[in-house]
Parts: sequence; C-alpha cells; structure tokens
Amino acid sequence: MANSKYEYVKSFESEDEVMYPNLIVVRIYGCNFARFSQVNEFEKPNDERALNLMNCCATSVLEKYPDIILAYGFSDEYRQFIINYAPCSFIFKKETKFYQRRASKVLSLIVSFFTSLYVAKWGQFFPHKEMRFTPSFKSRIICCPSMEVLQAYLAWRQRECHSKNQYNTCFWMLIKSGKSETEAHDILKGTQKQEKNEILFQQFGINYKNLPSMYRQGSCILKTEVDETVKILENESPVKRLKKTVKIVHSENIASRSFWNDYSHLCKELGCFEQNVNNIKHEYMKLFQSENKLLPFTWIVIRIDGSHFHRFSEVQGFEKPNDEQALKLMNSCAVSVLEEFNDIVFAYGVSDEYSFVMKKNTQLYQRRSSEIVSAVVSFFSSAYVIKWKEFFPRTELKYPPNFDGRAVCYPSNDIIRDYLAWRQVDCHINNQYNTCFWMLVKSGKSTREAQSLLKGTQAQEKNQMLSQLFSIDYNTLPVIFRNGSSVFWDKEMMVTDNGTVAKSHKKVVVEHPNIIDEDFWGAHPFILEVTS
Ligand SMILES: Nc1nc2c(ncn2[C@@H]2O[C@H](COP(=O)(O)OP(=O)(O)OP(=O)(O)O)[C@@H](O)[C@H]2O)c(=O)[nH]1
Ligand SMILES: [Mg+2]
Ligand SMILES: [Mg+2]
Repeated sequence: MANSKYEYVKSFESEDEVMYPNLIVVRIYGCNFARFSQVNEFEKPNDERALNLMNCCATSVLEKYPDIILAYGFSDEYRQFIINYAPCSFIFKKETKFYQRRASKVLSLIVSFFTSLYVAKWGQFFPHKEMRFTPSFKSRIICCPSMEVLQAYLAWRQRECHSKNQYNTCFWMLIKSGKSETEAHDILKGTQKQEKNEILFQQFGINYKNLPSMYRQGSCILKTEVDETVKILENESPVKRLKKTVKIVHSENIASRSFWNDYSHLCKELGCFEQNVNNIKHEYMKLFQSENKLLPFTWIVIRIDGSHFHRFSEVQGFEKPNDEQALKLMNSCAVSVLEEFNDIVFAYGVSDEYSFVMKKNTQLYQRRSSEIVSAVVSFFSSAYVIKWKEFFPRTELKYPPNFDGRAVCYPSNDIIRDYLAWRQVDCHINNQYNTCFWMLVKSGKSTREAQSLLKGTQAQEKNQMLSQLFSIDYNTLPVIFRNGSSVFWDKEMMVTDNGTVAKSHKKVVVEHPNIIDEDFWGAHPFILEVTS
C-alpha cells in the first residue's frame, strides 16, 4: 500500500531481539494483586481455587504456543508491601523463532493471553463469585545465556516459593490465633527455616512437610511426549505415535539433575543439567533483575495490536469491513486504560490496534519498558474480555483474544504528532481500500477479481469507483470508520472566585477528529502540554 510522508517515524522503533543462543524465559506476575486478592476475598495463605486457575491458564498458554516447553508458578500470597502475586515463568525451547525472538512481542503476547484466559476462566474456578476489579499482570524477559543460568534461575524461583510459603503459613496461623499483623511480623522477623517449622509444629500442631505439595513446591507445567495408540492392525499389533501432552507436576527440586534429566523432552528442547546447583551466583541475580529503561524526556507510545485478528474477526463474525460494535469495544477498553493510567494523555485507535501516548516526563514504573508495555497490554486485554458481553450480548466469545505491544520513544511534539498522523493516514488508506474491496465482493466479484481491480489505484479512483458503481459518497461514511477514534481527557475551564482560569479534568471522551491537521491540536493545546 501507498507510503505516506509520515512513515519516517518508524525509524524510531528499536530492535529488541533476544539473540540466539540465549534461552528466553517470560516471567509474569500480578499487578496490584494485593488489592485484587483482597477485594475478591482470596483465602490466606493459599487460595487453592486461585492457584488452580493460574495453573489452568498456564496450561492453556503451553497448549497454544508449541515453543513453550515448561512453566513454573507458585503463589506469593499477598502480604503487607508485597504485590508480586502469582509469579509464573514460561520457558521457550532453545531454537525458538517465535516472533523473531523480539522481546516486547514475546512478553506482551504471553501476558496478554494469560490475562484474557484468567478473566475468561474465572467462572470455572469461582462459580459463585463475580470477579471484582480488573485483574492485570506484568511481564518481563529473563535472558539466560546458558543452561547453568537457567538452572540457577529455577533454583532461585523455587527457593522463593519455599521461603515465602513457609513465612506466609506461619504468618496467617499467627493471625488466626489472635495476633495482630505487626505482632506476627515481629515474631517472624529474622527467623530461620527450622524455627518457623517449630512454631508451626509446637504452636499449631502443623507438620510443614505434610502441607499440600502444590503450596510448598509450586507447580511445574510441562510438555511430555507419550506413546499413543492410533490403531490396532489386523495382526493385533498396535500402531503408536508420539503425542505431546501438557501435565502438571509438583517436585521438591525442579533445578536438580534427577528431576530435569528424567524428562527427555526438556533435555531435547533445552539441554540437560550437568550438575546440581547449591549457591546462586550474585552476578546471576543481577541478570535476573535487570531491566531496560526508556529514554528520559521523550513521549512514550505504547502501541498494541490484536494478534491474528483476521482469524478472530472471522470466528466472531464481525461485519466487514468495519464492525461498529467491535470498534466501540476497543474504544471502551481504551477509556478504561486512560482512567487506570494517569500518565496516558492521549490514545488513538483503528481496526485492532491502539496507540497510547504517555506524557514526556512520566516516571511510571521508573520508565521500565517491559513493565509499562505489559501492564498496559494486560489491562487492555482484561477489559476486552470483561466488556465483551456488554458490546456483544448475543455472541459468545469463542476464544480469548490476545494483543501484542511495544513501546517507542519520540523526542518532540512535532514527531509525536507525525506519529499520530502516520496512524491516521494508515486508517484512511486501509479503510478506503477495504470499503471498495468488500463492496466489490458483495456485488459478486471474487476476492481475486476485487484485488486485481484495486491494484495500483489512487484514492481518487477508489472514491470514483464507490460513487459510480455503488452510489456511495465515501465522505458520508461514518466518521469512526474514516478517522479512527481519539481518546483523551476533556478538560473543563473553570473561572475561580478571584477571576483566574483554572483547568480541571472532566472525563475521558472518545471523538473522531482529524488529528493530522492543526485544528484539533489548536483547540486542545493541553493534551501535549508538558505538566509536572
Ligand atoms: N470484519 C472485520 N475485520 C476486522 C475489523 N477490524 C479488524 N479486523 C481484522 O483484523 C485485521 C487486522 O489487521 P492486522 O493487525 O494487520 O492483522 P492480524 O490478522 O491481526 O495479524 P497480526 O496483527 O500480525 O497478528 C484486519 O485485516 C481484519 O481482518 C472489523 O471491524 N471487521
Ligand atoms: Mg493485528
Ligand atoms: Mg492491526
């Protein structure tokens, strides 16, 4: 399709490929889950339903993406100051070429799918509890340069599981026995493993080792190959083939040679463990915790895009070329995103994509790229599944959709405006093409004929085609289709008692203005104004 003069903004996008032979681990964890688990009254210290829901989502992630070989998750129960709920790590096979190993694509697609699943499957695990509050997760890539590092990573995760679960079990037993939260923390401060076990045994008659292994050891979700009998021959000998299945196991030490090397599939796709690890090197901990930050004093755009929405819109029977309800659902999710993330000042959406502009001086998550991208894409995905019924009351959601996301920095107001213009020009070009294409198809042409009739045509010719063949004046088509949707905080001017003009936020609005020309920006100067 035609290029526009705004295409240059693409050059601001940077490469973020995780280079081979690094192993890719995607780690996800709950966002603000202290609040989510409280509002939804999760049982403490472990809510079995919540853990099973998480395991079920992780299983579906493994089933959807063949390149993910293993997932490990556990419950890091809500405690004061701790918001790192339900951490789960997904490990890709060494040879993966998933989305050309681009970090933001990989981490966003996985967290988005996990979130959609979490919302869609909620009712199966909490049948009598309506979900309150939009759940969302963050994700990041942990890049493991060798099997030794992966082994250290898994050992670290499982140690966290052991120690957190032991602490939480003691903590909540103390609370149940009448202690205040502060008293319980004080009792446990500085205690070693052994002492905690003694508290549990002596005060509460609990043998820690007898607690369910899912709580103590976490859950490994892995692909295994099993022999499956396909048919029985006449001579009664069975014909077998290898079938991949996903299973959940709980094991004392997932980073041990004996556990790992027992699963031939893990060794084949990732590699074997040479020896057991005892101490996790300090340098590795730095590697597990390092994160890239986005350039300071630049506008940040987080662009999300529906994954395989061509298929999704077919399956859901969206109207062609534009389904107004589908677009309104996208818009409604964008409104929720603006309400949730104060630093997002503007959003522009078309088709299955949305661009969110975050103010230049935002300090959200210390400008850590993966945290920002994952939190936004996950929140959007969650809202999409939650709001589906509101926009499609008669169409069931056939499968949970997911979105990819990326963050790009733009240094000046002119360039951020060119970025938005680029997206709107794209909207014009695509919409005009799609409108002609579907009119031709609806009039009886094959898709190939329609394509060849439109090949190389300019905007003018397409407009003529629409008006001459179908009596359609392109400019009278709904503006939401032609211009896409802009979402922003509408400000109200208020004159205060002393006569000065003050501005206050009113509410988030969805409009369909031309954002290429000056008029809109002249009338809304506050959107790209840099305020502290
Ligand atoms: N029928 C219909 N389809 C839509 C609508 N909005 C988006 N789509 C579909 O979603 C696709 C979006 O294009 P892309 O984002 O480039 O393609 P994709 O299939 O999502 O593939 P990836 O984004 O690469 O994963 C369009 O090609 C349409 O097939 C709509 O309102 N109606
Ligand atoms: Mg798409
Ligand atoms: Mg798209």
